[in-house]
Amino acid sequence: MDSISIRGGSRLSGDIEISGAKNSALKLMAACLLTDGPLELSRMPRLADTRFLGHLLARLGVTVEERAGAKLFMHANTLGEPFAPYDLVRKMRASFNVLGPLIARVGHAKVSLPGGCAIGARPVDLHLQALEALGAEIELSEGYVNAKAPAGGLTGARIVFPMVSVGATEHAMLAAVLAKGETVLENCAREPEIADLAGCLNAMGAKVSGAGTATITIEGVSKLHGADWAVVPDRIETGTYAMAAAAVPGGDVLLKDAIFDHNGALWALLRKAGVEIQAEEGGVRVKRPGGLTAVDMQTAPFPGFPTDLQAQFMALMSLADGASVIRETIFENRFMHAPELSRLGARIDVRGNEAVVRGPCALKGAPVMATDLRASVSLVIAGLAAEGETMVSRIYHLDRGFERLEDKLSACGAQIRRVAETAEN
Ligand SMILES: CC(=O)N[C@H]1[C@@H](OP(=O)(O)OP(=O)(O)OC[C@H]2O[C@@H](n3ccc(=O)[nH]c3=O)[C@H](O)[C@@H]2O)O[C@H](CO)[C@@H](O)[C@@H]1O
Ligand SMILES: C=C(OP(=O)(O)O)C(=O)O
Repeated sequence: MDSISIRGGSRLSGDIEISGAKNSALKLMAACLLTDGPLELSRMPRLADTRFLGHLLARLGVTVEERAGAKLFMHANTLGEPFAPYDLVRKMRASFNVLGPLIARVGHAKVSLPGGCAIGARPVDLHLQALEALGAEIELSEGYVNAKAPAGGLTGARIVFPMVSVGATEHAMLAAVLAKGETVLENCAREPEIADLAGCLNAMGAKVSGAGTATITIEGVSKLHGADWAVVPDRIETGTYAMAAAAVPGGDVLLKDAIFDHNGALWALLRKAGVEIQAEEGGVRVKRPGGLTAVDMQTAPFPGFPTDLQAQFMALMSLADGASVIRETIFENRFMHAPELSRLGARIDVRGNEAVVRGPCALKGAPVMATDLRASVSLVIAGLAAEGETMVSRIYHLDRGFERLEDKLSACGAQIRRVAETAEN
Protein backbone atom coordinates (compact mmCIF):
# COMPACT_ATOMS: atom_id res chain seq x y z
CA MET A 1 0.00 0.00 0.00
CA ASP A 2 1.33 3.42 -0.99
CA SER A 3 1.74 6.30 1.47
CA ILE A 4 1.94 10.06 1.03
CA SER A 5 4.78 12.06 2.51
CA ILE A 6 4.30 15.77 3.18
CA ARG A 7 6.86 18.27 4.44
CA GLY A 8 4.83 21.06 5.89
CA GLY A 9 5.28 24.82 5.92
CA SER A 10 5.28 25.73 2.22
CA ARG A 11 2.61 28.22 1.22
CA LEU A 12 0.54 27.26 -1.81
CA SER A 13 0.60 29.52 -4.84
CA GLY A 14 -0.64 28.86 -8.38
CA ASP A 15 -3.58 27.28 -10.21
CA ILE A 16 -5.35 24.01 -9.45
CA GLU A 17 -7.66 22.59 -12.07
CA ILE A 18 -10.78 21.10 -10.55
CA SER A 19 -11.79 17.68 -11.89
CA GLY A 20 -15.29 16.39 -12.55
CA ALA A 21 -17.21 15.43 -9.41
CA LYS A 22 -16.81 11.82 -8.30
CA ASN A 23 -20.23 11.79 -6.70
CA SER A 24 -21.84 12.96 -9.92
CA ALA A 25 -19.75 10.91 -12.34
CA LEU A 26 -20.71 7.65 -10.61
CA LYS A 27 -24.46 8.24 -10.98
CA LEU A 28 -24.01 9.45 -14.57
CA MET A 29 -22.18 6.22 -15.30
CA ALA A 30 -25.12 4.21 -13.92
CA ALA A 31 -27.39 6.15 -16.31
CA CYS A 32 -25.72 4.47 -19.30
CA LEU A 33 -27.65 1.30 -18.40
CA LEU A 34 -30.93 3.03 -19.31
CA THR A 35 -30.32 3.11 -23.06
CA ASP A 36 -28.99 1.07 -25.96
CA GLY A 37 -27.37 4.26 -27.27
CA PRO A 38 -23.84 5.41 -26.36
CA LEU A 39 -23.20 7.79 -23.47
CA GLU A 40 -19.96 9.76 -23.53
CA LEU A 41 -18.99 11.68 -20.41
CA SER A 42 -16.35 14.39 -20.54
CA ARG A 43 -14.52 16.01 -17.60
CA MET A 44 -14.44 12.48 -16.20
CA PRO A 45 -12.27 12.13 -13.12
CA ARG A 46 -9.89 9.14 -13.25
CA LEU A 47 -10.35 7.62 -9.82
CA ALA A 48 -10.36 4.23 -8.14
CA ASP A 49 -14.15 4.55 -7.71
CA THR A 50 -14.87 5.34 -11.36
CA ARG A 51 -12.61 2.47 -12.43
CA PHE A 52 -14.44 0.10 -10.09
CA LEU A 53 -17.82 1.12 -11.38
CA GLY A 54 -16.43 0.71 -14.91
CA HIS A 55 -15.57 -2.90 -14.03
CA LEU A 56 -19.06 -3.49 -12.70
CA LEU A 57 -20.64 -2.00 -15.83
CA ALA A 58 -18.39 -4.15 -18.02
CA ARG A 59 -19.50 -7.20 -15.99
CA LEU A 60 -23.10 -6.22 -16.80
CA GLY A 61 -22.28 -6.21 -20.52
CA VAL A 62 -21.51 -2.53 -21.13
CA THR A 63 -18.67 -1.53 -23.45
CA VAL A 64 -16.58 0.87 -21.36
CA GLU A 65 -13.65 2.80 -22.87
CA GLU A 66 -11.52 5.53 -21.39
CA ARG A 67 -10.78 8.05 -24.14
CA ALA A 68 -8.31 10.90 -24.48
CA GLY A 69 -9.31 14.29 -23.07
CA ALA A 70 -10.79 12.98 -19.81
CA LYS A 71 -13.62 11.20 -21.62
CA LEU A 72 -15.42 7.99 -20.80
CA PHE A 73 -17.43 6.19 -23.46
CA MET A 74 -20.07 3.69 -22.38
CA HIS A 75 -22.39 1.69 -24.59
CA ALA A 76 -24.98 -0.66 -23.10
CA ASN A 77 -26.43 -1.78 -26.45
CA THR A 78 -26.85 -5.30 -25.12
CA LEU A 79 -26.83 -6.29 -21.48
CA GLY A 80 -25.86 -9.61 -19.95
CA GLU A 81 -27.15 -11.11 -16.73
CA PRO A 82 -28.32 -8.24 -14.47
CA PHE A 83 -26.22 -9.36 -11.52
CA ALA A 84 -23.93 -7.08 -9.48
CA PRO A 85 -21.78 -9.27 -7.23
CA TYR A 86 -20.63 -8.38 -3.71
CA ASP A 87 -16.99 -8.01 -4.74
CA LEU A 88 -17.79 -5.24 -7.20
CA VAL A 89 -20.34 -3.38 -5.05
CA ARG A 90 -18.83 -3.57 -1.57
CA LYS A 91 -16.12 -0.96 -2.11
CA MET A 92 -18.38 1.99 -2.73
CA ARG A 93 -21.86 3.04 -2.16
CA ALA A 94 -22.69 4.53 -5.56
CA SER A 95 -22.45 1.16 -7.31
CA PHE A 96 -25.77 0.24 -5.68
CA ASN A 97 -27.40 2.78 -8.00
CA VAL A 98 -27.21 0.30 -10.90
CA LEU A 99 -30.24 -1.47 -9.39
CA GLY A 100 -32.89 1.07 -10.45
CA PRO A 101 -31.73 1.41 -14.08
CA LEU A 102 -31.47 -2.39 -14.41
CA ILE A 103 -35.04 -3.01 -13.25
CA ALA A 104 -36.28 -0.13 -15.38
CA ARG A 105 -34.61 -1.45 -18.53
CA VAL A 106 -34.29 -5.24 -18.07
CA GLY A 107 -37.19 -5.85 -15.65
CA HIS A 108 -35.20 -7.61 -12.95
CA ALA A 109 -31.83 -7.51 -11.17
CA LYS A 110 -29.82 -8.97 -8.33
CA VAL A 111 -27.49 -6.44 -6.70
CA SER A 112 -25.35 -6.80 -3.59
CA LEU A 113 -26.02 -4.46 -0.68
CA PRO A 114 -23.44 -1.65 -0.92
CA GLY A 115 -20.25 -0.71 0.90
CA GLY A 116 -18.58 2.69 0.91
CA CYS A 117 -16.85 4.73 3.56
CA ALA A 118 -17.41 3.41 7.10
CA ILE A 119 -18.94 6.63 8.42
CA GLY A 120 -22.19 5.29 9.83
CA ALA A 121 -24.86 2.62 9.36
CA ARG A 122 -25.82 3.90 5.90
CA PRO A 123 -28.98 1.90 5.24
CA VAL A 124 -30.63 1.77 1.78
CA ASP A 125 -34.24 1.57 2.98
CA LEU A 126 -35.19 4.83 1.25
CA HIS A 127 -33.79 3.58 -2.07
CA LEU A 128 -35.79 0.37 -1.79
CA GLN A 129 -39.00 2.13 -0.68
CA ALA A 130 -38.77 4.42 -3.71
CA LEU A 131 -38.32 1.48 -6.09
CA GLU A 132 -41.23 -0.34 -4.43
CA ALA A 133 -43.42 2.75 -4.81
CA LEU A 134 -42.69 2.54 -8.56
CA GLY A 135 -44.01 -1.03 -8.50
CA ALA A 136 -40.84 -3.10 -8.04
CA GLU A 137 -41.06 -6.26 -5.97
CA ILE A 138 -38.08 -6.44 -3.65
CA GLU A 139 -36.69 -9.28 -1.63
CA LEU A 140 -33.56 -9.25 0.51
CA SER A 141 -31.62 -12.46 0.79
CA GLU A 142 -28.05 -13.31 1.83
CA GLY A 143 -26.76 -9.76 1.39
CA TYR A 144 -28.39 -9.29 -1.99
CA VAL A 145 -31.38 -7.33 -3.24
CA ASN A 146 -33.51 -9.29 -5.70
CA ALA A 147 -35.81 -6.90 -7.51
CA LYS A 148 -38.40 -7.38 -10.21
CA ALA A 149 -40.59 -4.96 -12.16
CA PRO A 150 -44.25 -5.96 -12.67
CA ALA A 151 -45.26 -7.41 -16.06
CA GLY A 152 -46.05 -4.03 -17.65
CA GLY A 153 -42.93 -2.32 -16.22
CA LEU A 154 -42.53 0.34 -13.52
CA THR A 155 -45.27 2.92 -13.02
CA GLY A 156 -44.89 6.54 -11.90
CA ALA A 157 -45.84 7.41 -8.32
CA ARG A 158 -45.75 10.19 -5.73
CA ILE A 159 -42.86 9.54 -3.35
CA VAL A 160 -42.31 11.66 -0.26
CA PHE A 161 -38.86 11.00 1.21
CA PRO A 162 -39.02 10.97 5.03
CA MET A 163 -35.49 12.41 5.13
CA VAL A 164 -33.23 14.06 2.58
CA SER A 165 -31.01 11.52 0.85
CA VAL A 166 -28.74 12.21 -2.10
CA GLY A 167 -28.42 8.56 -3.12
CA ALA A 168 -32.14 7.77 -2.77
CA THR A 169 -33.18 10.88 -4.75
CA GLU A 170 -30.80 9.91 -7.55
CA HIS A 171 -31.87 6.28 -7.45
CA ALA A 172 -35.56 7.18 -7.74
CA MET A 173 -34.77 9.47 -10.69
CA LEU A 174 -32.74 6.75 -12.43
CA ALA A 175 -35.68 4.33 -12.22
CA ALA A 176 -38.58 6.74 -12.81
CA VAL A 177 -37.35 8.14 -16.14
CA LEU A 178 -38.48 4.91 -17.86
CA ALA A 179 -41.62 4.35 -15.69
CA LYS A 180 -45.06 4.80 -17.20
CA GLY A 181 -46.72 8.13 -16.35
CA GLU A 182 -45.73 10.84 -13.91
CA THR A 183 -43.51 10.53 -10.84
CA VAL A 184 -43.39 13.29 -8.26
CA LEU A 185 -40.51 13.13 -5.76
CA GLU A 186 -40.85 15.28 -2.65
CA ASN A 187 -38.33 16.30 0.01
CA CYS A 188 -35.55 15.63 -2.49
CA ALA A 189 -31.86 16.33 -1.99
CA ARG A 190 -30.86 19.56 -3.78
CA GLU A 191 -27.12 18.91 -4.24
CA PRO A 192 -25.62 20.11 -7.56
CA GLU A 193 -24.99 16.45 -8.45
CA ILE A 194 -28.77 15.95 -8.64
CA ALA A 195 -29.17 18.74 -11.20
CA ASP A 196 -26.22 17.31 -13.11
CA LEU A 197 -27.89 13.90 -13.28
CA ALA A 198 -31.20 15.47 -14.39
CA GLY A 199 -29.37 17.44 -17.09
CA CYS A 200 -27.72 14.31 -18.44
CA LEU A 201 -30.96 12.28 -18.31
CA ASN A 202 -32.77 15.06 -20.18
CA ALA A 203 -29.98 15.10 -22.79
CA MET A 204 -30.75 11.37 -23.18
CA GLY A 205 -34.42 12.17 -23.85
CA ALA A 206 -35.88 12.01 -20.33
CA LYS A 207 -38.37 14.56 -19.01
CA VAL A 208 -37.14 15.61 -15.58
CA SER A 209 -37.97 19.00 -14.09
CA GLY A 210 -37.37 20.64 -10.73
CA ALA A 211 -33.96 19.05 -10.00
CA GLY A 212 -32.13 21.30 -7.56
CA THR A 213 -35.40 22.02 -5.70
CA ALA A 214 -37.18 19.87 -3.11
CA THR A 215 -39.76 18.62 -5.65
CA ILE A 216 -38.74 16.79 -8.80
CA THR A 217 -41.29 15.83 -11.45
CA ILE A 218 -40.55 13.13 -14.00
CA GLU A 219 -42.69 12.36 -17.00
CA GLY A 220 -41.76 8.79 -17.92
CA VAL A 221 -40.69 8.01 -21.50
CA SER A 222 -40.59 4.59 -23.18
CA LYS A 223 -37.02 4.88 -24.44
CA LEU A 224 -33.88 6.96 -23.91
CA HIS A 225 -31.10 7.59 -26.41
CA GLY A 226 -27.36 8.21 -26.20
CA ALA A 227 -25.84 11.60 -25.33
CA ASP A 228 -22.65 13.50 -24.59
CA TRP A 229 -22.45 15.13 -21.18
CA ALA A 230 -19.78 17.01 -19.19
CA VAL A 231 -19.55 16.07 -15.49
CA VAL A 232 -20.06 19.02 -13.13
CA PRO A 233 -16.82 20.29 -11.46
CA ASP A 234 -16.25 18.72 -8.05
CA ARG A 235 -17.39 21.04 -5.25
CA ILE A 236 -15.80 18.77 -2.63
CA GLU A 237 -12.42 18.83 -4.38
CA THR A 238 -12.87 22.61 -4.73
CA GLY A 239 -13.55 23.04 -1.02
CA THR A 240 -10.70 20.72 -0.10
CA TYR A 241 -8.10 22.68 -2.09
CA ALA A 242 -9.55 25.95 -0.81
CA MET A 243 -8.81 24.77 2.73
CA ALA A 244 -5.39 23.46 1.68
CA ALA A 245 -4.60 26.94 0.30
CA ALA A 246 -5.76 28.49 3.58
CA ALA A 247 -3.66 26.16 5.75
CA VAL A 248 -0.41 28.15 5.45
CA PRO A 249 -0.19 31.99 5.62
CA GLY A 250 0.38 33.64 2.24
CA GLY A 251 -1.53 30.97 0.29
CA ASP A 252 -2.94 32.26 -3.02
CA VAL A 253 -4.55 29.71 -5.33
CA LEU A 254 -6.93 29.93 -8.28
CA LEU A 255 -9.29 26.94 -8.33
CA LYS A 256 -9.86 26.67 -12.07
CA ASP A 257 -13.36 25.72 -13.28
CA ALA A 258 -14.73 25.72 -9.71
CA ILE A 259 -18.36 26.88 -9.57
CA PHE A 260 -18.58 29.56 -6.89
CA ASP A 261 -22.28 29.01 -6.10
CA HIS A 262 -21.77 25.33 -5.28
CA ASN A 263 -19.78 26.12 -2.13
CA GLY A 264 -21.69 29.06 -0.62
CA ALA A 265 -21.80 27.65 2.92
CA LEU A 266 -18.05 27.01 2.95
CA TRP A 267 -17.16 30.43 1.50
CA ALA A 268 -19.23 32.19 4.19
CA LEU A 269 -17.39 30.39 7.01
CA LEU A 270 -13.94 30.74 5.45
CA ARG A 271 -14.48 34.49 5.04
CA LYS A 272 -15.49 34.72 8.70
CA ALA A 273 -12.32 32.83 9.58
CA GLY A 274 -10.16 35.36 7.73
CA VAL A 275 -9.74 33.74 4.31
CA GLU A 276 -10.30 35.85 1.17
CA ILE A 277 -12.56 34.25 -1.42
CA GLN A 278 -13.17 35.82 -4.80
CA ALA A 279 -15.18 34.56 -7.79
CA GLU A 280 -13.02 35.20 -10.86
CA GLU A 281 -13.31 34.60 -14.56
CA GLY A 282 -12.62 30.88 -14.88
CA GLY A 283 -12.77 29.91 -11.22
CA VAL A 284 -12.50 30.92 -7.58
CA ARG A 285 -9.46 32.55 -5.97
CA VAL A 286 -8.58 31.71 -2.36
CA LYS A 287 -6.05 33.77 -0.39
CA ARG A 288 -4.91 33.60 3.19
CA PRO A 289 -3.49 37.00 4.08
CA GLY A 290 -2.93 36.51 7.83
CA GLY A 291 -4.11 34.55 10.85
CA LEU A 292 -7.24 32.43 11.11
CA THR A 293 -10.09 32.87 13.59
CA ALA A 294 -12.08 29.87 14.84
CA VAL A 295 -15.69 29.60 13.63
CA ASP A 296 -18.38 27.04 14.45
CA MET A 297 -19.81 24.77 11.80
CA GLN A 298 -22.66 22.31 11.42
CA THR A 299 -23.10 19.95 8.46
CA ALA A 300 -26.42 19.90 6.63
CA PRO A 301 -27.85 18.83 3.28
CA PHE A 302 -27.17 21.27 0.41
CA PRO A 303 -27.17 24.27 0.47
CA GLY A 304 -25.83 23.69 3.98
CA PHE A 305 -22.23 22.82 4.81
CA PRO A 306 -21.35 19.45 3.18
CA THR A 307 -20.48 16.52 5.42
CA ASP A 308 -17.82 15.62 2.83
CA LEU A 309 -15.89 18.78 3.85
CA GLN A 310 -16.27 18.38 7.61
CA ALA A 311 -12.95 16.57 8.18
CA GLN A 312 -11.01 19.13 6.12
CA PHE A 313 -12.67 21.98 8.06
CA MET A 314 -11.67 20.35 11.35
CA ALA A 315 -8.04 20.23 10.19
CA LEU A 316 -8.18 23.92 9.28
CA MET A 317 -9.80 24.89 12.58
CA SER A 318 -6.91 23.28 14.47
CA LEU A 319 -4.82 26.12 12.97
CA ALA A 320 -7.30 28.87 13.90
CA ASP A 321 -7.26 31.07 16.97
CA GLY A 322 -9.98 30.05 19.47
CA ALA A 323 -12.46 27.21 19.93
CA SER A 324 -14.53 25.86 17.05
CA VAL A 325 -17.57 23.66 17.67
CA ILE A 326 -18.16 21.27 14.77
CA ARG A 327 -21.44 19.37 14.66
CA GLU A 328 -21.95 16.43 12.27
CA THR A 329 -25.65 15.93 11.52
CA ILE A 330 -25.61 13.59 8.49
CA PHE A 331 -23.56 10.56 9.53
CA GLU A 332 -23.26 9.19 13.07
CA ASN A 333 -19.65 8.03 12.88
CA ARG A 334 -17.75 10.60 10.89
CA PHE A 335 -15.08 11.80 13.32
CA MET A 336 -12.48 9.10 12.79
CA HIS A 337 -10.02 11.72 11.60
CA ALA A 338 -10.08 13.41 15.04
CA PRO A 339 -7.68 10.98 16.79
CA GLU A 340 -5.39 11.01 13.75
CA LEU A 341 -5.34 14.83 13.68
CA SER A 342 -4.53 14.69 17.41
CA ARG A 343 -1.42 12.67 16.58
CA LEU A 344 -0.22 15.75 14.73
CA GLY A 345 -0.87 17.90 17.78
CA ALA A 346 -4.46 19.05 17.25
CA ARG A 347 -6.54 19.51 20.42
CA ILE A 348 -9.94 17.98 19.68
CA ASP A 349 -12.59 16.72 22.10
CA VAL A 350 -15.32 14.60 20.58
CA ARG A 351 -18.63 14.17 22.39
CA GLY A 352 -21.35 12.39 20.44
CA ASN A 353 -21.90 14.25 17.20
CA GLU A 354 -19.95 17.30 18.36
CA ALA A 355 -16.23 18.02 18.23
CA VAL A 356 -14.58 20.99 19.89
CA VAL A 357 -11.29 22.04 18.31
CA ARG A 358 -9.10 24.36 20.38
CA GLY A 359 -6.53 26.23 18.32
CA PRO A 360 -4.16 27.43 17.26
CA CYS A 361 -2.17 24.22 17.59
CA ALA A 362 1.48 24.01 16.59
CA LEU A 363 1.15 20.87 14.45
CA LYS A 364 4.17 18.58 14.15
CA GLY A 365 4.58 15.91 11.47
CA ALA A 366 3.95 12.29 12.47
CA PRO A 367 2.90 8.99 10.90
CA VAL A 368 -0.90 8.93 10.55
CA MET A 369 -3.42 6.60 9.00
CA ALA A 370 -6.22 7.42 6.58
CA THR A 371 -9.50 5.93 7.81
CA ASP A 372 -11.83 7.04 5.04
CA LEU A 373 -11.81 9.18 1.93
CA ARG A 374 -12.38 12.67 3.30
CA ALA A 375 -10.59 11.88 6.57
CA SER A 376 -7.46 11.07 4.60
CA VAL A 377 -7.38 14.41 2.85
CA SER A 378 -7.89 16.22 6.16
CA LEU A 379 -4.59 14.67 7.25
CA VAL A 380 -2.95 16.00 4.09
CA ILE A 381 -4.22 19.52 4.89
CA ALA A 382 -2.90 19.27 8.45
CA GLY A 383 0.39 17.90 7.09
CA LEU A 384 0.78 20.92 4.79
CA ALA A 385 0.78 23.15 7.88
CA ALA A 386 2.75 20.87 10.23
CA GLU A 387 6.42 21.25 10.97
CA GLY A 388 8.48 18.35 9.59
CA GLU A 389 7.28 15.23 7.82
CA THR A 390 3.81 13.74 7.95
CA MET A 391 3.44 10.28 6.47
CA VAL A 392 -0.15 9.33 5.62
CA SER A 393 -0.65 5.59 5.16
CA ARG A 394 -3.59 3.64 3.66
CA ILE A 395 -4.05 6.20 0.93
CA TYR A 396 -6.16 3.85 -1.15
CA HIS A 397 -8.99 5.76 0.53
CA LEU A 398 -7.64 8.99 -0.96
CA ASP A 399 -7.34 7.45 -4.42
CA ARG A 400 -11.07 6.73 -4.37
CA GLY A 401 -11.90 10.41 -4.69
CA PHE A 402 -8.94 12.70 -5.47
CA GLU A 403 -7.40 12.72 -8.91
CA ARG A 404 -3.62 13.33 -9.05
CA LEU A 405 -3.64 14.98 -5.63
CA GLU A 406 0.15 15.03 -5.21
CA ASP A 407 0.66 16.52 -8.70
CA LYS A 408 -1.95 19.22 -8.17
CA LEU A 409 -0.55 20.26 -4.79
CA SER A 410 3.14 20.03 -5.68
CA ALA A 411 2.54 22.21 -8.78
CA CYS A 412 1.53 24.93 -6.28
CA GLY A 413 4.64 24.54 -4.15
CA ALA A 414 3.66 21.86 -1.64
CA GLN A 415 6.34 19.38 -0.69
CA ILE A 416 4.30 16.25 -1.16
CA ARG A 417 5.12 12.92 -2.77
CA ARG A 418 3.74 9.44 -3.06
CA VAL A 419 5.88 6.75 -1.50
CA ALA A 420 5.32 3.42 -3.20
CA GLU A 421 5.34 0.37 -0.98
CA THR A 422 8.52 -1.63 -1.27
CA ALA A 423 9.74 -4.79 0.45
CA GLU A 424 11.59 -2.57 3.00
CA ASN A 425 8.67 -0.30 3.98
C1 LIG B 1 -21.37 8.46 -3.69
C2 LIG B 1 -22.06 9.63 -3.12
O1 LIG B 1 -22.70 10.42 -3.80
N1 LIG B 1 -21.91 9.79 -1.81
C3 LIG B 1 -22.42 10.96 -1.13
C4 LIG B 1 -23.87 10.77 -0.77
O2 LIG B 1 -23.98 9.61 0.01
P1 LIG B 1 -25.36 8.94 0.30
O3 LIG B 1 -26.22 9.09 -0.91
O4 LIG B 1 -25.05 7.60 0.83
O5 LIG B 1 -25.91 9.83 1.47
P2 LIG B 1 -27.40 10.14 1.80
O6 LIG B 1 -27.66 11.55 1.39
O7 LIG B 1 -28.26 9.08 1.24
O8 LIG B 1 -27.39 10.02 3.37
C5 LIG B 1 -27.96 11.00 4.20
C6 LIG B 1 -28.49 10.36 5.47
O9 LIG B 1 -29.61 9.54 5.13
C7 LIG B 1 -29.46 8.25 5.68
N2 LIG B 1 -30.12 7.29 4.75
C8 LIG B 1 -29.79 7.32 3.45
C9 LIG B 1 -30.38 6.43 2.55
C10 LIG B 1 -31.32 5.51 3.05
O10 LIG B 1 -31.88 4.69 2.32
N3 LIG B 1 -31.62 5.52 4.38
C11 LIG B 1 -31.05 6.41 5.26
O11 LIG B 1 -31.33 6.38 6.44
C12 LIG B 1 -27.95 8.05 5.75
O12 LIG B 1 -27.59 7.04 6.66
C13 LIG B 1 -27.50 9.43 6.20
O13 LIG B 1 -27.65 9.58 7.57
O14 LIG B 1 -24.33 11.88 -0.04
C14 LIG B 1 -23.64 12.07 1.20
C15 LIG B 1 -24.33 13.24 1.90
O15 LIG B 1 -24.21 14.38 1.16
C16 LIG B 1 -22.17 12.30 0.94
O16 LIG B 1 -21.50 12.29 2.17
C17 LIG B 1 -21.60 11.16 0.11
O17 LIG B 1 -20.30 11.49 -0.29
C1 LIG C 1 -18.45 8.98 1.62
C2 LIG C 1 -18.14 9.13 0.35
O1 LIG C 1 -18.30 8.20 -0.64
P1 LIG C 1 -19.24 6.89 -0.52
O2 LIG C 1 -20.63 7.46 -0.37
O3 LIG C 1 -19.06 6.16 -1.81
O4 LIG C 1 -18.78 6.12 0.67
C3 LIG C 1 -17.57 10.41 -0.09
O5 LIG C 1 -17.61 10.70 -1.30
O6 LIG C 1 -17.09 11.17 0.77
